[in-house]
Amino acid sequence: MAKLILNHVSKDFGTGGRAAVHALSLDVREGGFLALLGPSGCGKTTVLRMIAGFEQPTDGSIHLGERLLADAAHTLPPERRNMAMVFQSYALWPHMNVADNVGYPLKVRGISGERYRQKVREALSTVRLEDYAERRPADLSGGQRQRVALARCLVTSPDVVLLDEPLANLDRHLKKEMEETFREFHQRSGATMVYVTHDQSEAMALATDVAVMSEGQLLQVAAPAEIYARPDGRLVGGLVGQGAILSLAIPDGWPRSIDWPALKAIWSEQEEKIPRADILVRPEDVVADAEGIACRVDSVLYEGERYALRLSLPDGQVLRAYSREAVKPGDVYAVAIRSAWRL
Ligand SMILES: Nc1ncnc2c1ncn2[C@@H]1O[C@H](COP(=O)(O)OP(=O)(O)OP(=O)(O)O)[C@@H](O)[C@H]1O
Repeated sequence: MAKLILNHVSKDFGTGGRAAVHALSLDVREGGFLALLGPSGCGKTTVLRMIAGFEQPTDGSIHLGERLLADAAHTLPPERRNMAMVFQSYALWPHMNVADNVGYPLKVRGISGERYRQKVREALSTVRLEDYAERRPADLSGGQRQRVALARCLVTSPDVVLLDEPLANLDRHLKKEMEETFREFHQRSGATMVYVTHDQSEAMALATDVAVMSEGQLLQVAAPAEIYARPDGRLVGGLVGQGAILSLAIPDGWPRSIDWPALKAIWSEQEEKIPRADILVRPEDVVADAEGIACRVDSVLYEGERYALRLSLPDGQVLRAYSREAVKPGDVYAVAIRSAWRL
């Protein structure tokens, strides 16, 4: 196994307008789990298809360790890349049982006999489906089918596993269960994984690294906790996690991380001539404080374990907060902002 390297990769489908992917550079470390996150149409699937070999870059190059997989002049066909791809639709053969579905890629490679049976057993055990070997896909739940698809991609010991929104068709409960399966699958297989999703909570829960894309470009790559705490720019701040983005006059030279005493001072000295900056405030950092800024409650959503509040600051800007106590729209709710982040 080796590091997967994308070096200034672009893809222009020649349809006019901007390229689907533009000068994207990214390293996925060996054994890493990278989530490609971004809104619909930002180019995630195109990146994945270029890594797999289904699309050729129009510029830049893709390498696996020392090996060149593709550039604008050359491309190694998908079957010679030792990668496996899992799709949203599980693409299982309905007429084959689970074991035959899982073993199919081995048959294609001419592997048979005891070696074949052992590899199928191992792959089924990795996804905990040993007892389902004889079943047909139609007799399985959605989550079990997805696990068969995972076992099938694992059976050939791929260097890289590519996953294109594999949980998009599952309900919320099953999604959580499958997130656990994916994490375990990653740990047990040791494969390098690239996972495409537009669901930020999925990306944060699963990946060791999150890459955020917008309009064909890469905006930031970092570990989930890092990208949550220190997003770079308004787009990443808006895409990752919950929160409100405030526009405040911040004097030059202020640190990016702003605590409550500093924020209180900034709030009371909003001067016209100081340029404004975007400040991200997470709802968990907004706490009730009688000495704080008096906001008005706009709306309240009961979420079971807490209330999610939409608040208006005195200047009309919106803030989000959580409360354990019930409050009503129209109430005055004074808050302190424990910490904020300049985007
Ligand atoms: N084969 C193609 N021919 C022409 N344009 C394409 C082709 N494939 C993708 N595109 C365009 O490239 C852009 C990126 O598409 P892509 O499917 O990579 O986005 P995405 O982020 O995966 O979106 P989604 O989350 O909706 O799947 C889009 O504008 C899309 O219309």
